[in-house]
Amino acid sequence: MDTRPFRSVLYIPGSKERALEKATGLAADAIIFDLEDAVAIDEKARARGLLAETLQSHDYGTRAKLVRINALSSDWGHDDLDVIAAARPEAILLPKVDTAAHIEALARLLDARPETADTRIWAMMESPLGVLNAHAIACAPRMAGFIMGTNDLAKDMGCRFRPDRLPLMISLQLPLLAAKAVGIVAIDGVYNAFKDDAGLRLECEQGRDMGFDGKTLIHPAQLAVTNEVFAPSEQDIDLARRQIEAFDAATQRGEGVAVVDGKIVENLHIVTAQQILAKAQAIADLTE
Ligand SMILES: CC(C)(COP(=O)(O)OP(=O)(O)OC[C@H]1O[C@@H](n2cnc3c(N)ncnc32)[C@H](O)[C@@H]1OP(=O)(O)O)[C@@H](O)C(=O)NCCC(=O)NCCSC(=O)C[C@H](O)C(=O)O
Ligand SMILES: [Mg+2]
Repeated sequence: MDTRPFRSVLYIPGSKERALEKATGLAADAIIFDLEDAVAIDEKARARGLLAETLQSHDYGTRAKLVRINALSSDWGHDDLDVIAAARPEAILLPKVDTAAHIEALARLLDARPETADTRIWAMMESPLGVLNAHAIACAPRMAGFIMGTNDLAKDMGCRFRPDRLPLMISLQLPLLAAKAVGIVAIDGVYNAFKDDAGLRLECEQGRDMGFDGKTLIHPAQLAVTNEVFAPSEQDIDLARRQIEAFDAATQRGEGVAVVDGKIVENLHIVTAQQILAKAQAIADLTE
C-alpha cells in the first residue's frame, strides 16, 4: 500500500526566488515547481535556469517534487525539459494533456536520457478532451498521478464557479474514477480566493469526501486548513481502531461481521480502517 501523503500540493512559480527559498520550510506534502502559467512569457528562459539550479542546490526534504513544464507543443516545452533534466526531476507534470499520445511522447523523451530514467509523469486534467480520455491517459507509461486544472476546465467548459462545483462535477469525477481504477494519485484543483479560509475548507471537505488524495494550493496560507482536512481526524482514527478490534473479536468467535456504533463492520471496512491508520502513521512520520 503506497501511503505517501499528498494532502497539500503547493504551486510555486519557477521565477520567484523568494518563494522557492521559502518552500524549503513549508508544511507542503508536495511542491509543483511551475514553468507554465505562473511564469510570464518574458520570464520563461530565466525561470527554467533558476529552477534547475535551485533543484540541485536546495533540500526540499521528503516533499514530493513535481516540475510543471510547458506543453511540448509550445515554444518552451522542449527547452524546459532539456534544462530541467540535468536536475534529475522526480516527476514532470505535463499541462493540457488531451490524449495518451501526449504522455507517450514525453515518456519517449525521458527514456532517451539517463538522468530521467526514474522520472515519473503526472498529467494536468484540464481540458474536456483530456477528461474524456482520462482512463487511457492514466494507463500511459510512467504515469503516477492526475492534477485537476479547474481554472482551465471552467474556461473551456464555459461554466461558472459555484461553491457546490456542480457544473464541474462530471469533469472532476471521470479523472478521479480513472485514477482509482489504475491506482495512481488524484489531486483536486486550486481554490483561487486564497484569503478565504472558510470557502477553502468547504472545498477541501468536498474534494476529500469525493476521494481526492489532496488539493493543489497557490499560497502558503492555504496549507494548514488543507493538511488538516485531508488527514484522518482523531475520530476517524479512533473508529478505525475500534472497528479492527471488534472485527478481530468477531473473527475469533467464528463470525464474519461485527457491529460498531450501530453499524456493521465487514472485512472490506477493515481494509478502509487499515488504510486510515496507515495514512495517519505516514503523516506522523513526516514530523519526526
Ligand atoms: C497569489 C500570489 C501572487 C500572492 O503573492 P503575494 O502577494 O506575494 O503573497 P504574500 O505577500 O501574501 O506572500 C507571503 C509570503 O509567502 C510567499 N509565497 C507566496 N506565494 C507562495 C507560494 N505559492 N509558494 C511559496 N511561497 C509563497 C511570499 O514569497 C512571501 O514570503 P515572505 O517574503 O517570506 O513573506 C502568490 O501566492 C503566487 O504567485 N502564487 C502561485 C500562483 C501560481 O502558481 N499560479 C499557477 C498555478 S494555478 C494553476 O495554474 C492551476 C491549473 O493549471 C488550472 O488550470 O486550474
Ligand atoms: Mg491550467
